[in-house]
Amino acid sequence: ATVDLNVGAYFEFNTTSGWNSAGVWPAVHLAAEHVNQRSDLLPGYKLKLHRKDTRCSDAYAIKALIEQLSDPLASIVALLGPGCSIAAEPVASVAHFWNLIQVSYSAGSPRLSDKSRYPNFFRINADETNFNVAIVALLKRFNWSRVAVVKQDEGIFNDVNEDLQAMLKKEGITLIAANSFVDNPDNVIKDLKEKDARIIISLMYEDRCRKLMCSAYKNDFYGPHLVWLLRGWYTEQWWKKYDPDVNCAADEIKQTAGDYLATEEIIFSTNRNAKTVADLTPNELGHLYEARRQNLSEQENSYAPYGYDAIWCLALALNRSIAVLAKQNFSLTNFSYKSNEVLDVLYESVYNTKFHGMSGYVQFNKNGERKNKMWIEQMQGAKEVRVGIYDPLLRLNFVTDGLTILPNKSFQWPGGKHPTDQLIKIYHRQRINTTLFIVMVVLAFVGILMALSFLIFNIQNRAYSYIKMSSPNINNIMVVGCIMCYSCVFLFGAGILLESTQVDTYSTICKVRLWVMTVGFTVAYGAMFVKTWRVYRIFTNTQMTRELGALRDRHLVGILVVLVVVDLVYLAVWQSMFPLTTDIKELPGYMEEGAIVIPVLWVCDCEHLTTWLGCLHAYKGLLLVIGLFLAWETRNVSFPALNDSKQIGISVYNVVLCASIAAPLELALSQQNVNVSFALTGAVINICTSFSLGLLFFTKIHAIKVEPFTPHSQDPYRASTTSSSRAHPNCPACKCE
Ligand SMILES: NCCCC(=O)O
Repeated sequence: ATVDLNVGAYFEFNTTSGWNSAGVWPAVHLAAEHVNQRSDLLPGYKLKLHRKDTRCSDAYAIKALIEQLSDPLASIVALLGPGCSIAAEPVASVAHFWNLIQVSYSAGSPRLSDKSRYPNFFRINADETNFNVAIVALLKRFNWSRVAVVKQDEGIFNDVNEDLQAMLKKEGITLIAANSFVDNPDNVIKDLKEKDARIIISLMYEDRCRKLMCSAYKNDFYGPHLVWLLRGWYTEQWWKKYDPDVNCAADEIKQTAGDYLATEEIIFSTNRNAKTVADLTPNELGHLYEARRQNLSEQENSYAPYGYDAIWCLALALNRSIAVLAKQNFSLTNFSYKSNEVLDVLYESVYNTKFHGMSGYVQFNKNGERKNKMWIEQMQGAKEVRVGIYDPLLRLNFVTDGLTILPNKSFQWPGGKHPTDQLIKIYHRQRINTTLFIVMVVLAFVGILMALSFLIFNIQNRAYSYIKMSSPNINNIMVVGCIMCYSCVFLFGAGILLESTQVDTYSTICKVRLWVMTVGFTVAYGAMFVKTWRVYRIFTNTQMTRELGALRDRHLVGILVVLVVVDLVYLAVWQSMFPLTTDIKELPGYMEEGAIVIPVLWVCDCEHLTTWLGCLHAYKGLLLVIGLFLAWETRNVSFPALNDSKQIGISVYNVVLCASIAAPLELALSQQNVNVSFALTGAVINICTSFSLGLLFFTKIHAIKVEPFTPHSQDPYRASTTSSSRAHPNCPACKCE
């Protein structure tokens, strides 16, 4: 006859939420059978399992324990399970009061490692914080430094979360959100969405995960840019399990979870053909488990090997205790809830038990648990694929980061690239279209060549009366001003043409451009202005005109110098106080291949730019208005001694027209589109300058061609005649110098 060694075996069968360990039962059943078949083990004894369903509930677990403790017919010597932490914790916190050893096969709550609260608790599995190191290794592997955590508000996950947060902090990984929920994850999802979380670590049982994914689906929070890191111990195809509380189809949940990553302990030994303590290989045990599972009509559970080994652990420890107890004149039959002689021996025995089991080599650490390697899995297509292994020992020994990708396996991501932890911003510096730049600069260059030929023409033909009478020196100054304006076309485009342009170089271009354009405009327009003024002076016989006397070329040059000096002083004060620098402006972005492309514009800027530029424009505008007035007043003047006054007048209209169209358009467009802005600026400078120069000089070239030399007798100086209806006493003022 044999004595029954009654073991309280706790499982989670009828669970509505939490962990369901029903599939471990066939493995435990099988292990007890194998133990009892062995004549060299527990001689005179037989393991007898008393199965209880804790439903993954603390209340049901305590109820089960009380029922077993109060059964007078079957005194329990040890406890197996529960598998769910919610049930295991209350049992472990009181089991020691009845001198009971407890070995769990899957309860992962970190707090169960606390020997002061749970002194007799052992587990074949690792505590859940072990996944944290694997998760951190994954985050670092993918350069994810901005993550969110969502957890179920439950002791086990609160502890894991605390450990995880400390680890993230240590590794410099930013936690952008840490949310928990009891039943309804809608607010959590909204928060994640608001914070644009992309890498989300989920700490929860699978029923809550289905709810979370359903809520994410309903809130449109899914897509290839998101990566969820889930527990790997969920049941196979967990998204398919029907749940009346979840208002989503399985496909919707799966779609939302996307290509999720998962970490799972290596529960089934990878050394499948080595003999175990049961004298069978893990492979053979796997087949036997499968047959028993089907026989008992239970669902599959990946923790089955831990269940199998948990029974062997208890059996081997009880077996070892027999001899030790015998030395103290005790036997296992002396076990009692009230005295601890047997417990002390049994505790030591369990603690020192080592064997090759279905899950690999079983040996406890000081906390009475194991540290195992982990699978790194990824959802690829329709199934979870084991992509790599995480070995905490490799990391502890600083060999590698602990993460090894399996041969012929790889992570797979949409588009071939792993998602990023935040929206990637691609700054795209707006550059001028090269063809546009070349066209504009070539036109400006042609303009400069034209201006130089006019200059040469003017100098070479200075002896001709026709040229003499047009104030050639002032015209030459105007040509120089025009060349300066032409060169600004290059300066406007050069800084924005090349990608390689440095900020400092661009700032220098800004300054040079400001000086050249301002002075160039003053010189070119100023020359027209002073000539128009002289015509106005001559042909308006006012008291002031009479008092001031005649305006000779040197007076005009003097006025021009004053205008330029005013510019130079203004620019010098402005630039010494607030020098122009490069301002990098971001324009509204657009999405492209999952990234946001932000067009970036380089603009010349300084403090109070609007004020300084506004004053300069106001001053130039005033000159333009006066010029316009003078040109209009002298529109009917036609006098040989001032033979280009008409062309100068038209040029003034032309400059006024161009400036008043271009200036506001340029102001509006310069901060939006470099090509349009450059095209406008370049075209205005090229057209306006060429028109004025052409108008002035082509008439002269034509006149000299038609009438190369004006006889002295017909010299208008001497003739002092005018084709206009009026005669002017100031006419001598027209004398050329
Ligand atoms: N390792 C599965 C987790 C079950 C639990 O600890 O509740």
